[in-house]
Amino acid sequence: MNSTPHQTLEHLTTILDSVADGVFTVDSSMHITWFNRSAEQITGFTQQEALGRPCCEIFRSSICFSACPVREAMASGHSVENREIDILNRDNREIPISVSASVLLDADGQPTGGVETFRDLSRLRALQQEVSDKYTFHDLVSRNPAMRKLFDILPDVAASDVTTLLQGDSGTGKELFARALHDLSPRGNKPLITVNCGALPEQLLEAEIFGARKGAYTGSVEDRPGRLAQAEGGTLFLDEIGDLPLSLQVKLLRVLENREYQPLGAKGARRADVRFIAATHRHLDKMVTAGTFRQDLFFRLNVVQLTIPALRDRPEDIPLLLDMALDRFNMQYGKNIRGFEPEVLNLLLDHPYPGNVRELLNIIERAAILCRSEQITLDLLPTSLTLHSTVNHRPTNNRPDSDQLKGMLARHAGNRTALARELGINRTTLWRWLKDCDFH
Ligand SMILES: Nc1ncnc2c1ncn2[C@@H]1O[C@H](COP(=O)(O)OP(=O)(O)OP(=O)(O)O)[C@@H](O)[C@H]1O
Repeated sequence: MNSTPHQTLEHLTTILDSVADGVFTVDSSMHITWFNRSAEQITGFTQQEALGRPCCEIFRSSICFSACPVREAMASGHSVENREIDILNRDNREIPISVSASVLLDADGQPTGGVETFRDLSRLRALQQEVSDKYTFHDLVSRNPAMRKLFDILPDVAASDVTTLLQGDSGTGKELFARALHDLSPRGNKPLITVNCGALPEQLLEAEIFGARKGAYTGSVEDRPGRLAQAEGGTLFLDEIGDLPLSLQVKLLRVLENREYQPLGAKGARRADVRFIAATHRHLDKMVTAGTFRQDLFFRLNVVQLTIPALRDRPEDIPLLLDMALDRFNMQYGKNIRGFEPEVLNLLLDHPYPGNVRELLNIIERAAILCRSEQITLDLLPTSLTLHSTVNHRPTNNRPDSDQLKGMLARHAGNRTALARELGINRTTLWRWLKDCDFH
């Protein structure tokens, strides 16, 4: 028996009312003609209130008049998918939603209006926020145990005013650590001044750090305050301390020991009330043995040493950093990139990042600038990455199941490097496999 149009409509209403997504339709003048139960729940407006009203009065989103997805779908004839926007609900509360929109056609293929489906992202956003708050410490993102230990001791180290040496490969975040140490210290409201000890020739570097009287060296036409003077009351961050020439190492030692220094060409000594933080990617102890770094200075600097692990040793941070990078560059470049193609994500998760976090950020920044869709695709990655990737090509059907993996790990007494070697995969891939079976 054929159903009547009335029965069909009732059937359709029942179906649409049972879906978790909000669904509404509009006619060609953007007035609401259909509004399902989830749409009522998400927006707070009842169907009665919504029907017949212009949809911008019910949705009140930031893009209603500039980039309405329904209008866009009606104008182009193409669907708009998963665009993330904020709407104001009936109580004027901002609700993040993901919307998709399509054009509605009549039997002759003529547009008669549009349909929009939308999903409430509040819970997802709250969870994301929770995760990001949990793993963020003064702009530093990490879930790696060694890094978390550093975050734990940072407030005490900061409070102590003690000279601190930050050791770690280039791009691991030494400067961010220095900033966190300064901000958390009692000197936090005074200046944090940075000197890059590898950036200048010896004499200029001396003037840069200690200052110089007019005429102290060729081209110095007026008195010049050094970075030490600028940092008075605050913190001096000596970046790339391993590059400091031996002659300046003596001068720096004097400041560290007596809090006194002499600007270039000046007669008397000046006093410095400054906290020192130094950073290097070099192994200063080896330089001491080689005679290129003074042992006494090394001891003075090394009162507290914080060693920041390379990114390849904390693969669990890569997904967090990728998320952070997307948020940062979406905001910076006004983009709406939601994620990565699966192949791209695999590549990014498996890349060894010799340039550490800086390299990761550079890769994502470049891709974000070039990206014209909502996903980062393979063509947006630098070819050096796609050509020389260490992505593991082990067929997935050779992948052990969760119990096998746990058994193998136990056999290696928890040594992941040894297990990765046995499996012929790199540590990042192993980390992902273990994560897939909830084994961290
Ligand atoms: N854990 C982290 N969380 C978030 N951002 C990070 C983290 N580590 C580093 N970054 C970012 O990576 C970039 C490089 O970090 P930073 O300049 O602090 O590294 P560095 O170790 O001082 O490098 P270099 O030795 O080359 O001076 C910066 O943009 C920084 O904000």
